[in-house]
Formats: sequence, structure tokens, C-alpha cells
Amino acid sequence: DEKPVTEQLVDTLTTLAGGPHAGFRANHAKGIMLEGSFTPSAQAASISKAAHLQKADSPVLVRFSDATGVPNIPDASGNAFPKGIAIRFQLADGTATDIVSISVNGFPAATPEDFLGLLNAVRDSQGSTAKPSPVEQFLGSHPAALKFVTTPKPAPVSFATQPFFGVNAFKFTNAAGQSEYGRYQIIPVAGAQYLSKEAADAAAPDYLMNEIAERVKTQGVQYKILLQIADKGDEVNNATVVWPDSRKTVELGTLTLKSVVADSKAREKTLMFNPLQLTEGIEPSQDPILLARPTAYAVSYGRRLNQ
Ligand code: HEM
Repeated sequence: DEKPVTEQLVDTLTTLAGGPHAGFRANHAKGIMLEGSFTPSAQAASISKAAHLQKADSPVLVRFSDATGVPNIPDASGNAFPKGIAIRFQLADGTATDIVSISVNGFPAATPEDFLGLLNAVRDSQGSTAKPSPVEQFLGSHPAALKFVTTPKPAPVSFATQPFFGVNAFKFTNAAGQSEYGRYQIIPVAGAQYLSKEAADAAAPDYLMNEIAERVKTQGVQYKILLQIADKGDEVNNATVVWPDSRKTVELGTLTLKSVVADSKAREKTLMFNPLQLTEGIEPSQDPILLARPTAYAVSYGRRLNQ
């Protein structure tokens, strides 16, 4: 009997990272946690009745991260992309809801099976002399994966200058019962700013983690959370299909980070962000990538707690 695809995904991520690395996430292992608050815009309530979109100043917990399961990956390393942002909104009734996004708009695979195919091809290419290599073969027959790996992923000046994208669509319903599908965009108020190639090559291994910890002491770290709204006929269940920039976007509100969580390392270990931890007014699409994520994250979470 084969293991479930979600567990195989965590196994391959672990192998690719040279793990297991006891106590760390199988992906996005290196990170830092901050806290702050979220205040909705005036039009947010017209999109969804979700509690944090009705009232000001919901407390938020944010974790920024580098890709891969390598706990000490240099922040500017080519493998440390996409960057991640995980946001937990604490709601007045004691529950919470999460947004978990990356620094690339779009995903390399439409299904967990295809994502496993890509990761396994990368794994099988290590030390392989085959021409074309397994990963070259995979990319040759999977245009979305080719597009994702060839998308430029420049090193940001700061996590506070990096835009992030929700990639998976959700269904938003307002108090009048009107529904729309949308994808999150998390846009830095400081503007998108990147290092030159030379500066990235010279960057210290922890430059992003250190920079955000310093910046938050003296400057605002703020993002606008936008929702890109699907037109009729837009693909809502396929994360490889990016919607055109011309689609309507609605500002949902402003995220303001105020400090680093004091015990960031201990807190992140016992915390699992979950893109399907939702609240009334926000529902999942049927995107198979989205629906696979909580299971894969729970496998990784269970292992890190037991290591
Ligand atoms: C089937 C597809 C995917 C798989 C198998 C996968 C796998 C994982 C795993 C195993 C973790 C570690 C979770 C933990 O231990 O707490 C993780 C974390 C993360 N993933 Fe994914 N992922 C997928 C898709 C995505 C997508 C589509 C996005 C964003 C659009 C994303 C963004 C992130 C981020 C930001 C984190 C770090 C969360 C944190 O800071 O705790 N992933 N992923």
C-alpha cells in the first residue's frame, strides 16, 4: 500500500532538505514571527461578513519564512524562494482564521499528484547523469512548472518590501448573501524593493530575519491586503492559472506589524498555520492544491512535535 500523496509530499520535501531536521517544518523551516494588528477598509464588509472584516484592530500573528525544509538556508539563496507569509487573525470570539501566502503569483502544479511529480523529479535528478535529467523531462512536459521555476525571484530588500500572493481562491460571502471568488494579494506599503544581484550575492545569511527585527523597532511594517476578484469564467480551482492584472481588486484592509514575538523560536515550533482555518463569510474553493495543504501541514506538524 502506497502512502497518501500528502505524506509522500512531506517525505520528499524532507529528503530534498537533507532532513529530517528535528523540530522544524518540512517546508518553510526558517522563519521569524511578529505581531501586530489588522484594520479593515470601509469596503471590506461588502465582500465578506467575516468578523475581522467588520471591526478595527484585530490582533494578528505573522510568520515570515524562506522556502525549503533547510532550517539555516541563507535568505538570499536561490532555493530560499518563494518567501512565505502566514497570518493569523485572532477573532473576538476566541477563534482564529489564517492566510498563508507566497512571494510568487501562481503555483507550479494544479494537483498534489503533479506537485509530487515535480518534487520527485528534482530529487531523482540529484546525482543523476541522465540527459535530459528527470527534472528537465518533467519541466518539458509541464508548462506551469516550467513557468514557476523560471519566474525571476529577486531577493527583496526586506520582508517589508516583498509582495505576497494567496494563489488559491476562496469564496467570500457578505451579509446580504452575495458571493464572489477571490485571491489575496498582500502588498507592502513601502513598495516592492529588491537587491541588485551583487548586493544579494553579498547579503548575510540571515539578512532578512535580522532586518525585519530591526526595522519593526523604528519604522512601520505595513501591508495592504487586497482581494483580486474572479470574473465569470475565471478558473478558481487551478492555482497554476494566474488571473489577468486587469481584474478588479478590492482593498480589504491594512496589516500593521509592531514587534517580533519574544519567544519566536519556541512559538513557531508548536504553531501550525492552516489555509483552511476559515471563519463564517470565507469558504474554500475546490482547488485540489488548497484542499491537500492542511493534511500535508498536519503531517509535518505531527513530526516536528514528536522529534
Ligand atoms: C500541495 C501543495 C503544498 C504542499 C504539499 C505544501 C507543503 C508544506 C508543508 C509541509 C509546510 C510546513 C507546515 C508546517 O509544518 O507547519 C508548508 C508550509 C508553508 N506553505 Fe506550503 N505546501 C503546498 C502549497 C502551498 C501554497 C499553494 C502556498 C501559498 C500560496 C504555500 C505556502 C506555505 C507557507 C507560507 C508555509 C509556511 C507556514 C508557516 O510559516 O508556518 N504552500 N507547506
